[in-house]
Amino acid sequence: MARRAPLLRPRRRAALDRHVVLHPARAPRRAPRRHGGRGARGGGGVPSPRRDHVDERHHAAGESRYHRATMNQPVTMTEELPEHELSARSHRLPFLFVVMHCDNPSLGGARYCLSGVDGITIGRGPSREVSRVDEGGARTLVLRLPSPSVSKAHARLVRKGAAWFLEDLGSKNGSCVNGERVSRAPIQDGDLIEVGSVVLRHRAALPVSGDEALDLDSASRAPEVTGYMSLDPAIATDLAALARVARLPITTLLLGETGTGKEVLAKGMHALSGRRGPFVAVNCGALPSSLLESQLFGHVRGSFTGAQRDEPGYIRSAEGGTLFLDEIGDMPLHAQAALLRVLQEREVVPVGGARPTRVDVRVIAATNQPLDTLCLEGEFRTDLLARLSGYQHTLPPLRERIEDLGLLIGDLLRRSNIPGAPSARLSVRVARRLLSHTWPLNIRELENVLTVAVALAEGGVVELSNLPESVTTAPVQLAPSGGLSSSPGELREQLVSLLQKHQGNVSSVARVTGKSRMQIHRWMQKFGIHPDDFRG
Ligand SMILES: Nc1ncnc2c1ncn2[C@@H]1O[C@H](COP(=O)(O)OP(=O)(O)OP(=O)(O)O)[C@@H](O)[C@H]1O
Repeated sequence: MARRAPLLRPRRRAALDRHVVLHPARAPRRAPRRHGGRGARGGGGVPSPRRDHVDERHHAAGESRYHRATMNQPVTMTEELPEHELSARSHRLPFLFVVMHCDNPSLGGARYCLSGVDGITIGRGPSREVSRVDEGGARTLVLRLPSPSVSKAHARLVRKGAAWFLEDLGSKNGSCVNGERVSRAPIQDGDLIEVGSVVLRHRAALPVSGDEALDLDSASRAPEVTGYMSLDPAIATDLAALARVARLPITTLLLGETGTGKEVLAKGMHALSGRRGPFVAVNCGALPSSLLESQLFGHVRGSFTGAQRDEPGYIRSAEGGTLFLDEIGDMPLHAQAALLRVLQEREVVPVGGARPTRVDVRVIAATNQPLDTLCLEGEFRTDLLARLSGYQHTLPPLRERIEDLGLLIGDLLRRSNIPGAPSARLSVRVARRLLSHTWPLNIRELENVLTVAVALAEGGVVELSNLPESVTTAPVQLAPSGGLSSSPGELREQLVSLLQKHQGNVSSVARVTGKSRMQIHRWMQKFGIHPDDFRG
């Protein structure tokens, strides 16, 4: 009897998003502070007694990392959690991402943790590197970027409480925030900052588990799972877990929209598994129904018209290796029953054969369909879903990991067959457009767009004219549906974007979304968003 694989679940991003709001139980009120001479904070909108404690919370997370004095405040959780879950995933930290070097996209990207950091100075250097220095009690992150478009002393980011401000230091090529040239400007969560032709992104509070390295440079770090890397801390944590699972003979189910990289990840898992046999990929949706069983399970000579010799079938072809069952949601019910037997018994009976053959195959299945809904509709076997779900991993859509765009572009250019692709350059306007596109077909769409654009640019700089209309004319959407998303990650992004647009006015956000103010407040609390962060 084959042993049943243990049912493991990864820490889900949605789950991380649920548990992150720590706030003082009794927040004493303090007078509103002024920033940049632009008026009192909190004026005109929802009063914000917790403002200064947001600052302390950010500090607190960072202090433990830097072994400095920690905030000594009582805290309550917004939701009850078991102790072990709290320690594993209960904090959010601010980050600065180097998203893209437009004059050398092959450099990929990097992320730097801003916890405990009071200021950032940005200037040109021989390579991308970061150091942290203490200057009179203030902790400064010194970021060097290898780009001729960046001046030696280009810009600095200064933290005032939880708010960040960008100041250009009289640079030659200037600094922009969300495409607009500025000399001094407040920075909000998700803002794109351009220093010369290097694009950075600020994220105010990303969930981290505590396991991952806080700074990460794609140029100096190998991916956890071969061929697939992310700078997003939560995704990176999930990938590290997947890398551990990859080494064990656990049946794995990969879920995600089309083009998110499920096959790339499956190949990466096979490479990590140490299994000597081949990686055999089968598109279950493309197998003709009449031949499906013989193609999967093999057949013996003469078992049907046209069966002129014994064939092992895909499952036995993967002996000692990995069988990747893509589009598993499209597998007909009768084949599902036979596959279930294979997974349970680890034996294959070829079509027309009498004796089962033992197989040693690690199965990874993938789908972009909601298998649980298919189960409810009777289209997919619940027992097969349970068998396949020894471990489940969900790949996020590209629009939810936009910080990774430069890393992916770098990877795709380095691997491209187009002459000159590894040294291709992008105009900053192209980078802005790529970063605001919603990528409905995910990395596959990015790969196609890039391949054509680089070919059209003929070794020069990729300009807007080299991008397809689908990218240059598509409206910039908050979510593909246009309304509020049901995905926690997307919903958070949408709320942040709306709060930015309405300068933290919760009533306005409630009005434009057709939701109650109470609901908007509930979501903000759940996602650790504070309206004050969006007021000028
Ligand atoms: N992490 C990555 N880095 C670079 N390229 C990637 C990455 N992930 C995917 N790609 C590229 O994107 C394309 C789509 O990837 P893949 O086929 O793995 O997606 P998928 O999720 O399996 O798609 P589908 O559901 O349509 O089968 C491929 O050409 C692949 O090379």
